[in-house]
Amino acid sequence: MTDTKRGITAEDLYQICYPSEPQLSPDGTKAVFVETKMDELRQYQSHIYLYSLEDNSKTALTSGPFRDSFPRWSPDGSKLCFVSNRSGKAQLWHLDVNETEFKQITNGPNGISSPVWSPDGRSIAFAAFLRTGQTLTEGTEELTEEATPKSITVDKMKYKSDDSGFVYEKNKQVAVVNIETGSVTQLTEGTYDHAVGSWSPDGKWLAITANRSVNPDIQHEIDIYLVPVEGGEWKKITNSDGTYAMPTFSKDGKKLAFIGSVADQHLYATMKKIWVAELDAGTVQCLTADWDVHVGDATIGDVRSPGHPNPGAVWTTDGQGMYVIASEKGSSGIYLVHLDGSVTKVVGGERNVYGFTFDNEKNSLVMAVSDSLTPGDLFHVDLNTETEKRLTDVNGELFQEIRLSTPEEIWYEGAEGWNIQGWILKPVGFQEGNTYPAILQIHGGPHSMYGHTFFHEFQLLAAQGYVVVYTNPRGSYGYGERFVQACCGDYGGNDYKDLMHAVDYVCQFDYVDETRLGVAGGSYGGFMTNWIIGQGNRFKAAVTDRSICNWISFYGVSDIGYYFSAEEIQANPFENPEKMWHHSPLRLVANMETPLLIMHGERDYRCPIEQAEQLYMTLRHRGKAPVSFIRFPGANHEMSRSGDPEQRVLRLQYTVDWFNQYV
Ligand SMILES: CSCC[C@H](NC=O)C(=O)N[C@@H](C)C(=O)O
Repeated sequence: MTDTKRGITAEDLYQICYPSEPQLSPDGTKAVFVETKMDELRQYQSHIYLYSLEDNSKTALTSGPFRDSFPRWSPDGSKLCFVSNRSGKAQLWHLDVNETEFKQITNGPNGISSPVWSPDGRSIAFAAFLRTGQTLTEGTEELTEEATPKSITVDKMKYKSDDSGFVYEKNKQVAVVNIETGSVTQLTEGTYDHAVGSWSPDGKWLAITANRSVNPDIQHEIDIYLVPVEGGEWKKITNSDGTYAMPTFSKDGKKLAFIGSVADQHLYATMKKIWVAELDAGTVQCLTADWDVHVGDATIGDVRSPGHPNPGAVWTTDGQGMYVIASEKGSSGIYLVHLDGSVTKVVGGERNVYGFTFDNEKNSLVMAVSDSLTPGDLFHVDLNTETEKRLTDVNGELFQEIRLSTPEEIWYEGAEGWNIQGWILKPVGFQEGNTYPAILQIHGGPHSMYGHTFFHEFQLLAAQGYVVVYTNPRGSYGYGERFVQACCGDYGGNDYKDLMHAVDYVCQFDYVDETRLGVAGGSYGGFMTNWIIGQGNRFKAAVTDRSICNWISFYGVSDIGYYFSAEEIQANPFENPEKMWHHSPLRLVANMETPLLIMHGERDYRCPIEQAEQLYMTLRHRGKAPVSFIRFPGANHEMSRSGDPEQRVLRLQYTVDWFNQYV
């Protein structure tokens, strides 16, 4: 039979869409969710859809060239709120389920996010960025773009963020709006950032999170607070000993569950755990101290950015446990963690669960799921019959014409005999007896996890005739606390060896042409790509994206530089500059002879573009190997996942062209 399917192209990105943030109605008969896609102008749109589980129909509730998000049912299921930029900035909108008109509820100067309904359905809590002195009721005149100031005085260390740009004057505050009257009560203020958690069942308290330490520049702890909605004394629940998030009240209001980690040494290189506070007793206990698994979705793909709103810990109806997403060995699933610390897997499989929602009685759930061949779809699970049903196939039509490569899982021996997990994608159209060039792909973080999720870039390389190898070296999530911490202070040591052993492993296969190897990675993966080509000439070509080459300058220019390098490199420029330099690939430029494509976003505040500039200049000056430098104006660190669609496609095309030319 002739195969009429084709390999995926870079431009197929314009057609790929994905659902997120599923929300089941309290009675479990329908779900709303967000669907994100690109329009004819190659701009993102996201709309709210309603899926009826009674007649399996899917209806768009919103449309137009807007970004709609955060759909949330009122507690009785008769109303919906969502966040939309349809009036300019992201504001809260309200929709009565039996009507078609939406009503704008907030009119804050800089937009809002994260709405949470009060238990009586009369109010909604939300978060909003405000400059000092600004109020949430200033209205539309503030909606015009602020003029660029002639000068900016910087007087704190956390003054910029890759996500939000220059945050020198704005802080995230929590407020409550009455949906009938539109009156807004701001609950927090000051030069601290706050985030909304959940309402107490009696509607009197709001659980929020904030870093309200004396010096948030050097104290990174995030605490849980209870704020009385009608005013009064706050209650501090945690003890400024860690970073905690997403507090949720139990049904009886006596307990709070939240997710976080203690910050003795590690902010990044540690797994998140579940914590429970007994509010009357004033105790806080880690429920999952003995469960060596990361709570949260650590999977990294290239269709959407990580950090989509996720439900956190969802209490069971009997209050004896909670449901969470957790990540293990390349998969993320839904787990039930009981109050005694025991854990049951509720939804497993070789896939990436990136969102879930229950009905009120916890009889059923809807989850957002991706796997190696699917960018994302929604599934319904009936927990009583343990049956699962696919609700959407949002990319079905497109993928009908595309031949994808199915990854093969590998486990191989890394440095020190450690067992390392990875995957091999064979080229599309693979034929036994032929040999193929291979590309090693390295993920960023380094604390993230490759796994059973869709990766457009890998499929594109497979469609271009490459074997793609991607593995989880030490430092990755998914294999326990020791594993995730094992790269700290040793960047370019055993993490590098884990990756080189992967290359040795795949080169044993007859179909891999070991004289035609390429390497690519972004962020930490870009650091490692630079490091690898500084070790020798094993690879014919390399592509380094949003990379780091010099830890000494990274310390001062990255939004997280001064504390990220303290933890990850275990050094700083004034106490141990030799160690900072020792782990810097720039030190190895004299050894670099591999043709290198450098790509970087000009507005990347995580790994600023000066890193790419230093590498480019020194390599060009030395003149030993072809080097090309592509700058992406306006792009931040998330460009490859959620940046400008045309820049994302260009980035993929440059990558393929570079490998096609040099490997
Ligand atoms: C090594 S500097 C910061 C790197 C960054 N880590 C956290 O933000 C990173 O590697 N990010 C990954 C997730 C990426 O961009 O792919």
